[in-house]
Amino acid sequence: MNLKLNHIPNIKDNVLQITGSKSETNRLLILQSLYPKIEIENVSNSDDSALMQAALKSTNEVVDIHHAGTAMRFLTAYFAVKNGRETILTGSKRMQERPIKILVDALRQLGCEISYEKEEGYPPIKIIGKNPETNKVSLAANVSSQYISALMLIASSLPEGLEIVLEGKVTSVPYIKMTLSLLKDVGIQGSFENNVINIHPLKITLPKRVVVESDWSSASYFYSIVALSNNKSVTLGSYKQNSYQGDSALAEIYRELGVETTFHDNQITLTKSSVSNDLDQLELDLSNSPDIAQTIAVTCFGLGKACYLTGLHTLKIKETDRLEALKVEIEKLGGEVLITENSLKLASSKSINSDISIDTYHDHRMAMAFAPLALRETLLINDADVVSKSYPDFWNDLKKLDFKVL
Ligand SMILES: O=C(O)C1=C[C@@H](OP(=O)(O)O)[C@@H](O)[C@H](O)C1
Ligand SMILES: C=C(OP(=O)(O)O)C(=O)O
Repeated sequence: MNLKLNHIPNIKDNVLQITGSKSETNRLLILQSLYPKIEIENVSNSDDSALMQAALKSTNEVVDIHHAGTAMRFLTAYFAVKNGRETILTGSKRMQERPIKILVDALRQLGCEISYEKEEGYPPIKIIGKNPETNKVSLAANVSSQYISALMLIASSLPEGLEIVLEGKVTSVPYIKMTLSLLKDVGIQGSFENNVINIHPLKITLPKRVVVESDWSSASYFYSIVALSNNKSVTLGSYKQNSYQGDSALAEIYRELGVETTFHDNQITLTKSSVSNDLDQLELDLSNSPDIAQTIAVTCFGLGKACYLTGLHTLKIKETDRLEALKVEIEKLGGEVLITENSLKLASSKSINSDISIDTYHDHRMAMAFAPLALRETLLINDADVVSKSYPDFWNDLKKLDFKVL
C-alpha cells in the first residue's frame, strides 16, 4: 500500500489513545508464559506482540517471528531452556541478516544446544531445549541490549537464578533497566550494578496484574507533528512521568525543538512553543534511545535546523540500515546528510522538495518518521502498511488530527 499525504497547513487539536509499549508487552508475555498467574493490561496491538503471542502458543517445530527483533532474541533464550523441546526459530529475510551470535554463545556457556541452519551467527537457528548446567554467563554488551534482556527474562526460572556479566560499553541501557523493573513488578528480585546483573530464582508465584504504559517510541511522531505545527497541541494516553521506557527522554529533548510536555490524569499534552533562536545545531547522544533517532532527524529537517546525532552504532542492524536509509530519503527531499558508522550530521536547510516518494525499507519507523513532513509539503509514503510492526493505528490516528491520508 502506497499513501499520499497531502500538504496540510496545520493540525486539529485532539486526544489519542496510543497502544501499549511493544517492549514492555513482549517482556511480560514471556514472563506470563513462565508464570501464568500474571495478568497484562493495555497489551500492545503491534504485529511484533501478536507474533510473540502466537509463538508462545505454538507447538510447531518451526516458529517464524517475521521482523520482530525482541521476539527473535527473547524466544531464543526461552526455547533454549525448555528441556526436551526442539524448535527452529526463523524470521524474515532481514531478520536473517540481524546478528544473534552473542546471545547464542552466551546460552552455549550455560550448556544450551543451538546450531545455525544457514549462516553462522544469524537466524534461522535450531534449538534443542536443555536444563542449564551453570548459573553464570558473560557476554558483550555493546551490540544489542536485547541479548541481555533475553537472558534476564528466563533467569528466574533457572534453579539458581543467573549472574550476567556485561563486557564492554553497555548500549541501550534503559531497556535493561526496563526488564529489571518489570521483573520486580511481578515479584522477581534482581540487581544491576557495575556491569553485573543478578537475577534470583522464583518458584512460587502470586497473581499479579501489570498495566503496560503506552508506547513512547510511538509518541515520538506526535512530538514531531506538534514541533512542525503552528500553536497546536495533542493529548496522548496512557503515559506516566516515571516511565520504564528510555524514549520518555522525548519530553526533555523536544523542549529544545519547541514542544512542552505536561503530565496530567494519566495523559501527556504536547503543546507547541517557540524554538530557541540560539539553537544552531541540536547535538544529542542517542545511545540510550536509538528508536527515536529517525523521528528527531526528520523533525530537525522539517524545522530547517541542523543536528548532530551520535551513539547510533546500533542503527545499522535494525529493521534496515537506518543511517543509510535516512541519508537517502532526506537527500531526496533536498537535505544534506553525512553519516558515519555511529553518527548522523544534518545541515540546516531552507526548503523541502515536494511530491517526493519516501521509501520505507520494510521499516515502520521510516514511514512514521517522515509522515509529519506533510505539514511542510505533499509527500508519498511507499509500503505504508509497514507501520503495523509497532503501531497499526498510525494512519487512522493521523486522520484524527486532520492529516489528508489518500
Ligand atoms: O529491548 C527492547 O525492547 C528493545 C531494545 C532496543 O534494541 P537494541 O538493544 O538492540 O538497541 C530497541 O532498539 C528495540 O526497538 C527494542
Ligand atoms: C528496532 C526495533 O525493533 P526490534 O529490534 O525489536 O525489531 C524498533 O522497533 O525500532
